Amino acid sequence: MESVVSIKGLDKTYAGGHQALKNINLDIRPGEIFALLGPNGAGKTTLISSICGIAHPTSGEILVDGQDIQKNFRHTRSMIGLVPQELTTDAFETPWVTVNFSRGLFGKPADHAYVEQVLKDVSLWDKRHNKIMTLSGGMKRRLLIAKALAHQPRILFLDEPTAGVDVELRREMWQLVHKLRKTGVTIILTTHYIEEAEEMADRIGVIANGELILVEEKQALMQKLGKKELVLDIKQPLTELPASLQAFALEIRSQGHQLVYTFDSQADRTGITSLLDALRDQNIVFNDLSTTQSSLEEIFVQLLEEA
Ligand SMILES: Nc1ncnc2c1ncn2[C@@H]1O[C@H](COP(=O)(O)OP(=O)(O)OP(=O)(O)O)[C@@H](O)[C@H]1O
Repeated sequence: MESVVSIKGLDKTYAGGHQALKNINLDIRPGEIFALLGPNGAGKTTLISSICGIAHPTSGEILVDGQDIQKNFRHTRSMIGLVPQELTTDAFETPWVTVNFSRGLFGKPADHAYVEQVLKDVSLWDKRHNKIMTLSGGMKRRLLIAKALAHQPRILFLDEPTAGVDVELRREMWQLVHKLRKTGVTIILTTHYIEEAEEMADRIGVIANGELILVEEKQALMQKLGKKELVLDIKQPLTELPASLQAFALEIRSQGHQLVYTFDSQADRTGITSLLDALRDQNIVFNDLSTTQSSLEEIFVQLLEEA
């Protein structure tokens, strides 16, 4: 399967000497939702800007639809829709006018039927003749997407699509992105919300300090995250583990008041039943037990520490 975006050995050093991207290699598959996850300043915007031809890489190669973005800028740029974080202009315009205008900027002939469809897709058709300044925050964000789709791009970049929006609006955006994917658009989004990557993406790339430290199928990543902890609050504190419990690799916490067992929740056998039997045999009584899921958050923090 040919990649829609192919990046090889990409480096970017800003004029001040800061190296924002270090040897990035990445292939984006047609029709996927790819989340680029990373903390502030990791290089996400620089990477997207480089693909869109806004930032100029120091070295490396970027192909969009098989074509070099520097040699065939007009073609590759026309394949891309970029959704910035905020709407900066057009307060007195209407969605209808501004989306038609955005289409014209790419030299595409007017197509009112298409623009109508886009405005319907983002649920702004009813508002098409209202001034943009009167739209809600969520509507403005959807309008940004409509503008980015105006010229029928095949790749849509969403830069922090839900930064600073409330939970309800975030869910609404996620639904919209899933809906757009069904139209065949490849979607690349940046986020520093792990939950967002988890909710939306087919694949997740983690970027830190300009390096792409991991690219993985979300499902595979989630499997790795299948690890859970069973925490037992025990009645009589333990200083060390009885020999019969050694096999369970238990951790003693809270000055001996807690035993923690790590297990794989996706496995056929978790070992919990045998552990509870072994505890009973040792007359170890517990008052409470709970399980916690290790989250993408924890993996993410761990990856960043290792990077
Ligand atoms: N025009 C510029 N000139 C110099 N340095 C820059 C410029 N733009 C970005 N940088 C630096 O490059 C690094 C990566 O910035 P970038 O905006 O790509 O990060 P980001 O991952 O998008 O962060 P955020 O999540 O905060 O948007 C940062 O250290 C930033 O300060």
